[in-house]
Amino acid sequence: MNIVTAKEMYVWDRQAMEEAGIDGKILMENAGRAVAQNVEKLVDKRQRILVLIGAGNNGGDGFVIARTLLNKGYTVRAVQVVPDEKIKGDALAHKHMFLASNYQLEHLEKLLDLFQSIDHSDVVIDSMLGIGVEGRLRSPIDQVVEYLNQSKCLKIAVDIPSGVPADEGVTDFSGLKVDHTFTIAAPKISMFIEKTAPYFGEWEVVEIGLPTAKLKKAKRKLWEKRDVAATFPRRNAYAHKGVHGKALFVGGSFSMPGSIAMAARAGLRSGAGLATVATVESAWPSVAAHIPEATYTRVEEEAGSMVGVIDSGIEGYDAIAIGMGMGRKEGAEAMLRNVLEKSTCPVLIDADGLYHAKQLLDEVSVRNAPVILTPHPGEMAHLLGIKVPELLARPFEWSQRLASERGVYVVLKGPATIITTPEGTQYVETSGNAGLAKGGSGDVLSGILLAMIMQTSSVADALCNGCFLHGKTAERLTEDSHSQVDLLATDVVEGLSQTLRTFSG
Ligand SMILES: NC(=O)C1=CN([C@@H]2O[C@H](COP(=O)(O)OP(=O)(O)OC[C@H]3O[C@@H](n4cnc5c(N)ncnc54)[C@H](OP(=O)(O)O)[C@@H]3O)[C@@H](O)[C@H]2O)[C@@H](O)CC1
Ligand SMILES: Nc1ncnc2c1ncn2[C@@H]1O[C@H](COP(=O)(O)OP(=O)(O)O)[C@@H](O)[C@H]1O
Ligand SMILES: [K+]
Repeated sequence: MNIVTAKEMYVWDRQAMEEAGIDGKILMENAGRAVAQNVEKLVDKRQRILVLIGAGNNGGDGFVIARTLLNKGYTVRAVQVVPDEKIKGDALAHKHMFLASNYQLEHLEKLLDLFQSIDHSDVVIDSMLGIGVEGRLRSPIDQVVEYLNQSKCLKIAVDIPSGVPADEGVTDFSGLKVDHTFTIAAPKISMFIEKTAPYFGEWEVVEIGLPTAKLKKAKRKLWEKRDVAATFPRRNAYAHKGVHGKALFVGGSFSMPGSIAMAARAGLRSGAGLATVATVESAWPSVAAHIPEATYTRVEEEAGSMVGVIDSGIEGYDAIAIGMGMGRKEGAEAMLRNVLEKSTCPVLIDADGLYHAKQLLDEVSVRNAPVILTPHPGEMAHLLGIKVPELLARPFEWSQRLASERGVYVVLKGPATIITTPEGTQYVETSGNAGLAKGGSGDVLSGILLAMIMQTSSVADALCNGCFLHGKTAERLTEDSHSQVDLLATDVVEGLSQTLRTFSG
């Protein structure tokens, strides 16, 4: 499913009308009816519904919703919150249909009267402003939104809650916080941005009859279950351990042995055929205790942290993950440089490896085999030399910039993880929950991703499926046997088995 900007949505709208001959009034009728159908699932006929109608086409949808629900016997009051002369075009046509159906339209005259109407309603449908919002809310909508935000009624937004921008990068706004959003035709970018996401409540896409096959595809896509079903690696009955890949995990130190152990164990649990751990000798006993299935190779150390070359070299591996718990000694940077320059397989860089990668971005750029960077927002901001809030305001744009300038895959982790390819295609993966906001979750993800890369021909599919496997395992565990409070990264590693049983052959 495509994720769109407001501009891309308007292009689709034009394509539907100009290239497919679908009248705007039909699209509006479809949109309104689709939203009304969803409202019926949430609301019963005894509840009092208030539909608030604004100036643009979003308001037009509101006339259709109010008419449809009234036709079906719901208790609905429709209030136009802008002057009559503001209602134009398709919205005006639907206003005429509403009035010609013998339904009453109220007008906002005194704010206090509207506030009273809100108090006497169980449900408010927000059809005041959609993707056409510009700047901060103006009067009187700003006051209506402020009042609604402290009201206890059930709030449902049409397309997007009033005042909330559809795109990334807008941080100065005031918006309505709703319980449900029924968004038209495709999710909007702002649904995946930390600052705007909470305004939408639970959201769902409604289909409005756009000519899907004809529409210009967006470069952003939501990774869904059906994508997983189509691309998740299947195990061949005649396979032997070498077929599924030989992974090298480089990291760990005397005081931080856990991260590399978890990454390697997660890699094996996710289907890697063989795993070698390259770590400092002083960490071997603790790492090996957690993962006897791996083989070990020594890395030169100084006071328990890695500084030198990997004893047995870096030849013969199908993929390398480097950085987890490796420490920030200068010698570690040289080791990463060596891996980037000498190996010919995909290299995934995480954690401390990303700290060192900042100095090695030119080496990263010239590499022929894929490089995958898996930063959380702090690590990504450091790599880009910007502040975290700046990154979080435009995570899609920054990810795209880093991926295309350096020719790398970027996995920007968070509640909505953004995966960007060197060509600039972006995928959003939203599984998981706050149970993953714990030390070690990222290490586990690195192991899963590396295993997926070795078993899939498309790196992008591998990364999306790996994030899905990680997040779904956390979701399943916090539904079955754990809470989001107690869940540990090691629980996720052991939980992978059950998740994999449900969707891999
Ligand atoms: N895409 C599709 O296929 C389909 C899309 N559809 C629907 O159309 C919606 C987009 O419609 P749109 O373009 O008319 O914009 P929309 O948000 O209704 O309002 C813009 C008006 O709001 C006002 N205004 C702006 N900023 C403001 C502010 N800060 N504070 C206060 N007021 C402000 C401004 O009025 P002004 O007062 O400036 O004259 C302007 O005229 C979309 O979200 C979806 O619901 C469906 O009908 C089916 C097909
Ligand atoms: N609130 C959340 N909802 C969903 N996923 C989350 C949440 N918090 C963290 N995660 C996931 O957990 C992982 C944390 O990675 P990272 O920050 O690198 O952890 P660490 O460095 O502690 O190992 C990422 O995959 C991220 O997407
Ligand atoms: K709205």
